[in-house]
Amino acid sequence: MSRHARPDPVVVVEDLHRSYGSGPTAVHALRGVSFTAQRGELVAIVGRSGSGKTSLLNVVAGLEQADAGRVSVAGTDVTALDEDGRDGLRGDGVSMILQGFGLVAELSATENVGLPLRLQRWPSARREQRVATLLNLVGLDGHAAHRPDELSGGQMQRVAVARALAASPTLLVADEPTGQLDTDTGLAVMALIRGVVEAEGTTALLSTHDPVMIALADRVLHLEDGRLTGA
Ligand SMILES: Nc1ncnc2c1ncn2[C@@H]1O[C@H](COP(=O)(O)OP(=O)(O)OP(=O)(O)O)[C@@H](O)[C@H]1O
Repeated sequence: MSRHARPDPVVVVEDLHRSYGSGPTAVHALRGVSFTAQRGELVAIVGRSGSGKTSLLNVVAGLEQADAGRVSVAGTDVTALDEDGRDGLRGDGVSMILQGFGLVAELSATENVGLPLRLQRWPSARREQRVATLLNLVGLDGHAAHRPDELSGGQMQRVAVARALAASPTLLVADEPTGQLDTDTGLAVMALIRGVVEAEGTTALLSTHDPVMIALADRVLHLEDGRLTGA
C-alpha cells in the first residue's frame, strides 16, 4: 500500500445487486457485493469470465445503475445520482479505463491525453508539460501527434492509461488495463499505475487476469458468480 494509505475509505460498496433482463432469463451479475477501498490502495478484482467484474466496475464508476445496494465514492453516494450526476463524477475525481479504450478518433495522442485537463481548464503550458510527462512515462514520446487509427491496440491502451491518470484522479477504475498488451508493455503500464498510486495517493480498482498485476495489488477481491468469496 502507498505511504498515503490510511483508514480513509474512498470507495464504500454495500450489498450491491445488478441484474440484466428480467423473468426467468434474467442474469444476476452482482448478488450482494460489499467492500471498502482506502485512499492510496490498489485493489485487484479477479474472477472467471462472467463473474461480474465489469458490472461491478461500471456501477462503481457510475456507468451503470445498481438495482439495489449502495456505492459511495469519496463521500458521494453514486447510487443516488441521476445520469448527469454520474457523468459529472467521471469528470471530477473518478477516471475510468474502458476495455474499448474510449479514445476520440479525431484527436492526436497528445490531445486525447490533454482532454481531461482541458475540461478542468488547466493553463496550456502546464497542460502540455503534464501530457508530455505522461506520454513519456507510457513510452509514447514518438507518437504524440498520432491519431488512434495510426496506433496499435497496445499503444491506444497506453494513451488511454495516460489520459486516465492525467488529472490525478482520486479513484482510477480500470477494466483489464493490461489485457490487450504484450508482456513488456503490460509491465510498463502496471508499473505506471502502481507508481501513481504510490506517488499521488490514488485509489485504484482494477479487474485483471494478470498474475503480475495481482502481485502488485495491495488487496485481491475474488468474484464468483456475482459474489465475493474469501481472499
Ligand atoms: N448488457 C448485458 N446484458 C445482459 N447480460 C449481461 C450484460 N452485461 C453483462 N451481462 C452478464 O452478466 C454477467 C457478468 O458479466 P461481466 O461482464 O460483469 O463479467 P466479467 O467478470 O467482467 O467477464 P469478463 O472477464 O469476460 O469481462 C455475465 O453472465 C454476462 O453475460
